[in-house]
Amino acid sequence: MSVSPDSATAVRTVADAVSEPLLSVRGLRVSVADGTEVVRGVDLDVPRGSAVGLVGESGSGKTLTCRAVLGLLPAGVEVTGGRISLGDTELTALPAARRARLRGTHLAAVFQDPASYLNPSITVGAQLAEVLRVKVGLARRAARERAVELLHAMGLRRPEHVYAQYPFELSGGMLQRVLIAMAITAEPELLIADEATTALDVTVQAEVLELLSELCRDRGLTLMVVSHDLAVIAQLCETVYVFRDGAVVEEGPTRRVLRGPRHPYTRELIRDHERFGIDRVREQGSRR
Ligand SMILES: Nc1ncnc2c1ncn2[C@@H]1O[C@H](COP(=O)(O)OP(=O)(O)OP(=O)(O)O)[C@@H](O)[C@H]1O
Repeated sequence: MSVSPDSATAVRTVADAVSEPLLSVRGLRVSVADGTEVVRGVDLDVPRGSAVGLVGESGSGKTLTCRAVLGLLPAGVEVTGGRISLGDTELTALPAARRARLRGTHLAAVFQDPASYLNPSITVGAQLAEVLRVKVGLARRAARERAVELLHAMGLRRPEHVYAQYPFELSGGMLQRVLIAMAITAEPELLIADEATTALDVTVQAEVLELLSELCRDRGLTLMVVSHDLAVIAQLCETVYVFRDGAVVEEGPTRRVLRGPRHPYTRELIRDHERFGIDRVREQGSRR
């Protein structure tokens, strides 16, 4: 069969679009108020529809890298170099107001302590419906219906009942599911999960990780996952970046990195996990 030049071009264009990373970070540098550089030239790619993990010791720059992507750095902390692109949009070149509009609609995040992101005196359903009104533009009644649907889709049983509950009435795992629902209301392309399951007990953590995995698989959501726990990264991510002291010391397919770490620090990290049951980590890694 012959392929006309036009269709060949079309095929190339589609293939290029698929293979281009959704998120591309190049030479990212972040400095804190006293001028100390805490992210020192990070490069990373997150392919569309994939899950990429950032792992490394406390203070290695994982969170500030994510916050730089979100455009949500703490006061006094700033990007001092590099480029961050989401698809064709160079985020680092956008004014703050445009970046704020992209949060929720194009990229979103969930963090460790879900309760602190909710208003304790408003029911979780009303807060979710509010996000649907503001970010998606739904009318009051449609927002309520969609909120209940989303709570159900997040694996919450009796979603109408959950809708009417206050944050203090829900467990940590349930609250994190509500926060994930809020994060994906406007169908962002990229979801950043920064230690999102760290505070949960092991069984609930596994269930929330499964939910994130399903969202990736069924809705084509792209995930960037930060965790100090290799087992979490191994369960979710095809690719892992190992951070140390503000830089990436190793990257690669999770399975390869776990089975054949090349950098001494990665080997040390895996040895540390050994004390907590590396079999759990390796077993997960073998599925990726
Ligand atoms: N608001 C801030 N002001 C000053 N220094 C900060 C601030 N936030 C983070 N840092 C410093 O920047 C460095 C990187 O922090 P970051 O939170 O990105 O690390 P991390 O790898 O996510 O660690 P953790 O797992 O503990 O969250 C650390 O040395 C930290 O102390």
